[in-house]
Amino acid sequence: MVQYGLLGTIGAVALLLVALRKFLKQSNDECKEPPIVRSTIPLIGHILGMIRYKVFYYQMLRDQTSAPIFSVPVIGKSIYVITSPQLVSTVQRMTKTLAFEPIVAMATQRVSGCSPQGNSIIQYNIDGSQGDRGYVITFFKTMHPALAPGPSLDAMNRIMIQNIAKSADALATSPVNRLNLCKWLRHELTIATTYSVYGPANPMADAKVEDAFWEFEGGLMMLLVNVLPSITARRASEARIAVGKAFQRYFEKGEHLNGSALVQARYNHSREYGLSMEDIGTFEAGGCLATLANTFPTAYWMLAYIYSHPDVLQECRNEVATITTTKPGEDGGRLHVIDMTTIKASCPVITATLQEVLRHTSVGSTVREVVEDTTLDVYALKKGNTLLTPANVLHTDSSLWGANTDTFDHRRFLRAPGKKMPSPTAFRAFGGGSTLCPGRHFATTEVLAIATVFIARFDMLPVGSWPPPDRGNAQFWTQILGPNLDFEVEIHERKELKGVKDKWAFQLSESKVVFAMAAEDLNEVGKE
Ligand code: HEM
Repeated sequence: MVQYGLLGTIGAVALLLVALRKFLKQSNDECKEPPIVRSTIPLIGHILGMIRYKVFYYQMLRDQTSAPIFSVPVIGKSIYVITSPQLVSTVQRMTKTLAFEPIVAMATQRVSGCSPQGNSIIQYNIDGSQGDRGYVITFFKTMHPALAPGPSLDAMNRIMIQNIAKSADALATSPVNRLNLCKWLRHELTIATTYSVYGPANPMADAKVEDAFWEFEGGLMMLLVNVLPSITARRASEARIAVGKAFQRYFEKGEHLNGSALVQARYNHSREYGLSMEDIGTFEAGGCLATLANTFPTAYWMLAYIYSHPDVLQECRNEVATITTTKPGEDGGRLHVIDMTTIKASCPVITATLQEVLRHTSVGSTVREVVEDTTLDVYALKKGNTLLTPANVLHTDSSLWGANTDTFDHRRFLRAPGKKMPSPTAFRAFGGGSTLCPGRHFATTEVLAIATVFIARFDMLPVGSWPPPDRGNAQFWTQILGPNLDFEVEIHERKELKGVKDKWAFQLSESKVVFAMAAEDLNEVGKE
């Protein structure tokens, strides 16, 4: 009996499996390629659109379709563009078939200009077919512990904040009141960030190395295009060599041992895979791009938005006043102390303003390669094509953000009882899923620190008027719209502080307070 019962069960299961296979096959057959958005100019129309409008071109195409994903044909290939947060979440789970590793390996080689041996180390096992070891596969994961809230991040934050405080003191006592805001921020944040990462022997403290780094960054497009880079990107290639050599000397002297847990993790990872010291040096020039390229533009836009809206400035000042402790100081003056930890926890208007700034100025895209024919929801994606999630496409969708999506509303992200908040996956400033930016806690602390120092201590007016964001300054490799590098401001210590012998101290008690900058952070908020 038992035997017959078992056979019956097996038969029923077999029939079910056949039916299921038939159903799945049918569902697959019903899958269609994402709808194609065509250009009015055949063949090269989309390429011209991308060159002219950069990432904003996808926004223009999005407005021609209501599909959650669409296809842009470009010379024998397709670029699939995601427009829906629901599909973003699915893509984030499909890390094997919609892969990041081949893209990183290609970009790392072109950006770093490493040796052929270095390149073969990077290329090893990028498809994961040899197991879960491979330079690219493990590289970003090694950095995560150093950048997660905890003692290593606190150590970096403290050095960064002390450097920002020094910059503010120098600004307050400077006889020059007119300055180029972008270049000032770029230099001061480069110094603050790199001391916190590299320690006392920071190679970027040498002005020649810092200048070379920004020269290299400015020529990145031609390095990525990679057509005769020694001719088409000569100055950027030379600058990269200079930065790489400075880092090589730094590592050869063992100076990283006095640096952060982050630089040590990066160095140990490269040694473990057998990279030469020369390649480690040149890789670090590339590593600085992630660390430096997006923070100063964010800080610029934050200050520009706050200072061009006097009502927002006043609201932010009121919040800073609530977290400032004042006590008697030297020479009859006062000492004002601000603990940066309290900004994330107790200044909702300032943090909401930062989120709105990031929403408006994000121009980055998450890029994936379709490594095998893949079904995404009801869409069939073909192997060899590229999948893009441009942040600006999601950040400007009125079905996600409301009719006032184009308006800068510094209170948009403020929570209030009964208020409907936007979907967290629609906010892509720091990416998401397996490539979520691990530097977001450091970067947000840094931007909030510089903004708070300004709000607390300085009045600032534009020379002329505040320049509007220029879409032409979006670069393919950065996440944040570049500011105008030639713009000047008049800056003074606040009238009420003038002539007073007050001093300011900025400190950080601990960074465990997680401020939700990505959907993934929501689980961490309020854990402690
Ligand atoms: C406001 C400043 C910053 C913004 C807007 C930003 C944004 C992003 C975004 C959108 C990604 C994901 C890219 C993708 O999906 O392909 C990313 C990745 C990354 N970011 Fe940031 N970032 C910032 C600052 C930083 C800082 C300061 C660091 C380091 C200290 C950093 C380290 C990284 C790294 C290592 C990755 C690669 C992660 C991976 O692929 O696993 N970022 N960032």
